[in-house]
Amino acid sequence: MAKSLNQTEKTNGFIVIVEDEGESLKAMKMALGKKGYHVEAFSNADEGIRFITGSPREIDLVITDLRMPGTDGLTVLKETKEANPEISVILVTAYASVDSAVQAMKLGADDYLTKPIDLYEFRARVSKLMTNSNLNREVEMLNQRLDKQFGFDNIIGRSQPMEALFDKIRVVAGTNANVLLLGESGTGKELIANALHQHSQKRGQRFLPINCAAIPADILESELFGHERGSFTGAVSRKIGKFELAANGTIFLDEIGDMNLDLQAKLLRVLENRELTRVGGSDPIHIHSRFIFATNRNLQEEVREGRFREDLYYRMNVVTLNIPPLWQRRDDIPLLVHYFISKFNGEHGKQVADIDPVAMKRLTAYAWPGNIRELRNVVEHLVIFNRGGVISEKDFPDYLDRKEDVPLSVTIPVGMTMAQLEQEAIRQMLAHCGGNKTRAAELLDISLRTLQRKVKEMEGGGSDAEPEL
Ligand SMILES: Nc1ncnc2c1ncn2[C@@H]1O[C@H](COP(=O)(O)OP(=O)(O)OP(=O)(O)O)[C@@H](O)[C@H]1O
Repeated sequence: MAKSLNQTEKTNGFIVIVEDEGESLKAMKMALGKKGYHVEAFSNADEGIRFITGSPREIDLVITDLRMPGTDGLTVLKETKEANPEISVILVTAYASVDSAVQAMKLGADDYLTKPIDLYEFRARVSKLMTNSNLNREVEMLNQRLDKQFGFDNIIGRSQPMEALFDKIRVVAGTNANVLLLGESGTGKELIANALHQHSQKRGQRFLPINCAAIPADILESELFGHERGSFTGAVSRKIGKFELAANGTIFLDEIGDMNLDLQAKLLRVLENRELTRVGGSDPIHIHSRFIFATNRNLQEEVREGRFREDLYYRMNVVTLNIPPLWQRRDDIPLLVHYFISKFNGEHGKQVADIDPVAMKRLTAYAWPGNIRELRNVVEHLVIFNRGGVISEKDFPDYLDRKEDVPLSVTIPVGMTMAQLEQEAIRQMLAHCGGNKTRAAELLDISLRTLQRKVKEMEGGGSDAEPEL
């Protein structure tokens, strides 16, 4: 039967019980199952510990018997708190001994119960801890969202390409359509994915970003789909995958161009059927997630080269948003610089009041190959080391001068002609060299006169420069 853990987890919660006495284990499991909790039960402490430490972020509460043959309940408590101190733990003791109760509390147990268990009392104590746990989780999610600065207000940009992008985001956000974000590294793809989630019907549910390039290919599948115990060597316990965890929320698959072909086929099936099976499992699990994909690769080229599945590309490419690189929206640079000065003043307790015009001009002319991430880091540096309250050129980090080390990137929009491409290369190289034509010509490997002539043509002055020697 199809299951959706996220639904049960959202309303009631996820509880693990470790108890060697079969009858007692059965009674507790039934009592909690009836209340709609998702319960995993273990009669062996070592197996319980393996499960808990395998999925420490998903579990809300662990209930463990204190005395068990072999590994005891205090070890379960210790391992649980080490794996995730947020998990509440109830210790169940055979007799009310002050000593064991004191020891349990000292070790961080949140509550303890004595046998024989009064099921009414048991459910009441569990319910109290679960309410706290859900509250904590909500506060944590809220804080995470605030930290991550969701919302359009925090996507700074008033340039024409950004205004056009905002218009599209407004239209797309309210729908449940999957979205593909294309743009260079550091252009704000994750920020925009957050904003799309925050303005969608899924807000209030999980937003789960996953960087496909950061997770080794051989474990990415089980990270995304989860796995059943024993499905492969090392799968010592069941693991709930990210797709299942955000079954009702938004999944942001960053660097999708780095996913291998095998996994691409599996992802396509998820998108088509809206269901998945854990690795080594057979039960289909329905998911209702919205997918946002992002990449800085040219996916059409990846398809041509056979590295990316064409059918998956078309499936993802229904709504595509192109995020312009910073050099294409230089008008936004002063705005971003002021925004980051004020942000980092706050974060570092500084009082930088302004930046002088020469320094601003240089920041505006720079190529920013690392886009907004790079600009943000530079401004943070400038704010931290500033003394007089006004940023000037002398405060610049050295590497801003070592421009030759920094690769330039030219994006070629469809429809750009060869002549326009050449002009863009010249414009960028000049900006990169702070307007120094001799240096720019050197780096472009053309004569200074050719460069001068081309610049004049670009400025609309015709090619009346001196002939090239
Ligand atoms: N328009 C913007 N306004 C304010 N801050 C921005 C903007 N765009 C990006 N940033 C900031 O720049 C940094 C990089 O952005 P983000 O991580 O979203 O980029 P990305 O395109 O997802 O990068 P990558 O492809 O490397 O994952 C973040 O700190 C983000 O908050």
